[in-house]
Amino acid sequence: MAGCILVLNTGSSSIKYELVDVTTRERPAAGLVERVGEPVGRLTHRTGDGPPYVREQPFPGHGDGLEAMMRAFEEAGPRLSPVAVGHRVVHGGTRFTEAVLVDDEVVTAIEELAPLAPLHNPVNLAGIHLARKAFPDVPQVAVFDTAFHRTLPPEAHTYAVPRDWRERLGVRRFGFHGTSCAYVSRRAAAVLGRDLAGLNLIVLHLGNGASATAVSGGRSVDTSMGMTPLEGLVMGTRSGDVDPALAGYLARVDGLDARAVEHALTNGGGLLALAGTRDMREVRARDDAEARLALDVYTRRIRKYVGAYYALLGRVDAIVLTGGIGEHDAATRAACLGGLERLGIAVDPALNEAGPDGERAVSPPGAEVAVLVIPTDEEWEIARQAHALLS
Ligand SMILES: Nc1ncnc2c1ncn2[C@@H]1O[C@H](COP(=O)(O)OP(=O)(O)O)[C@@H](O)[C@H]1O
Ligand SMILES: CC(=O)OP(=O)(O)O
Ligand SMILES: [Mg+2]
Repeated sequence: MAGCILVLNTGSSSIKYELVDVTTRERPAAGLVERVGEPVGRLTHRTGDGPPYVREQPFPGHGDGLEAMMRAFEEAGPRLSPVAVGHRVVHGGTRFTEAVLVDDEVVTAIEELAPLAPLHNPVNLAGIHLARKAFPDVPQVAVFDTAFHRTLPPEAHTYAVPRDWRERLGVRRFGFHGTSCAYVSRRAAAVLGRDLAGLNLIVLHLGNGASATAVSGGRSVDTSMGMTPLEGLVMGTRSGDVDPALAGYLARVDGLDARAVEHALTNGGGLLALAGTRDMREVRARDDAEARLALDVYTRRIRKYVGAYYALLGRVDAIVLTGGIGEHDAATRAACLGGLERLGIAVDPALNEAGPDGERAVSPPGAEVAVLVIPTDEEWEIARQAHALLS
C-alpha cells in the first residue's frame, strides 16, 4: 500500500497528528494542537525545514482543534489525501487485542469502553468521527494502547476482588501506553544490538500520563496502569496508586460521591495537586518546599516500581526511559535510578545530563543494566500497524 497514512493521536488536552509514508519512511507533515479547552491554545504545523505554520486561538473542544488541523493543511499544505487514517485509541478492553478497521460497530464498542478511560476514549472518538466524515472512502484503523498488554498473565491482570465483579462485570487490569511500549522495546533491542526475544526490559513511559511496564521477550508481563489509566505512577493530573478506602472515607467524612472522588483523582491529582501545575518543566524550574515534595513523591513512586519489576523479572537487561519527562528530564532519571549500583543499575552523570537528543545510553559503558533514553514515536507505530493491517 503506497501513499501517506494520516495518524491522529488525540490526548486529553492535545492533538498530535502526522502524515507518514511507511514504505518510503517519509513524513511530510506533522503538527500539534495544544491546550485544548483552555482560554488560548496553539496549533503548530510543520512541513519540512521552513518555519512552522502557527495559530494561537482558543480551541474550546477537540472538534475545534481537528477543524483547525484541516485548515492548516489547506493553508500550508501539503494537500491532504491520505490512503488511510490511523487512530490512537486508549482503551480496547478485552475485545480489541490488535489493530482493527473501524466501522459503526467498532465505534459503538469504543464508546462503550469510554467510562474506563474518561480522559481518552471520548476524544479518540472525536478524531474518528471527524476523519470518517472528511475521508469517507478511506480505511480508518484503530490502534489500541491496551493491545500490547494482552500477554499479561492472569496473576498480573487479576484484582483480588469479589468473583462477581470479575466474572460478571469484567473488572480486571488492562494496562496502557502499549503502542509506545511496543515501539521503544523494539528500538531498545536495536540499540543494544540484541534480539528482543532474549531481553528483559523495564519501560518507564513518563509523559503527561505515566506508566512502568515489565517486558520479557517482547511481551508485557506486568504494568502499573490497571483497569483504567489512573493506577500506578504519579502523573500530570492523575494521583496514581492510592488507598482504595479513600472513596468510602471521603463519602463518610465529606459527603463526596464516588464519581466526584474519581474525577478529582483523575483531573485534579498528581503533579497538579502537589505543585499546582501538571507541567514537569514548571515544577523543575522552582525550588520551594512544595515543588521539592512533589518531585520526591513522583520519583519515589517510580523507584518503587523499578524495584518491584526487577524482582518480578529476576534479571533486567535494560531500563528504557521515554515520554516527555523520560526523554528530557535528566534530574528525574537520576533521582529514580541513582544509588542502585548493587542492582547493577547506574546513571552516568555526564551522559545523563549532556547526552544528545535521540536514542542513547545514559548508563556507564559496560554497565550490567543498560539505561536507555528512547524517544517514543507512537505516530510511527500507529502508521506501521495500520499499514500492516491493510497490506
Ligand atoms: N525539558 C524538559 N524537562 C522536563 N520535563 C519536560 C521537558 N520537556 C517536556 N517535559 C514534560 O513532559 C511532559 C509531557 O510529556 P509528553 O510525553 O509530551 O506528554 P503527552 O502524554 O501529552 O504526550 C510534561 O510534564 C512536560 O513538562
Ligand atoms: C493512557 C495515557 O495515560 O495516555 P497519555 O499519557 O497520552 O495521557
Ligand atoms: Mg502521551
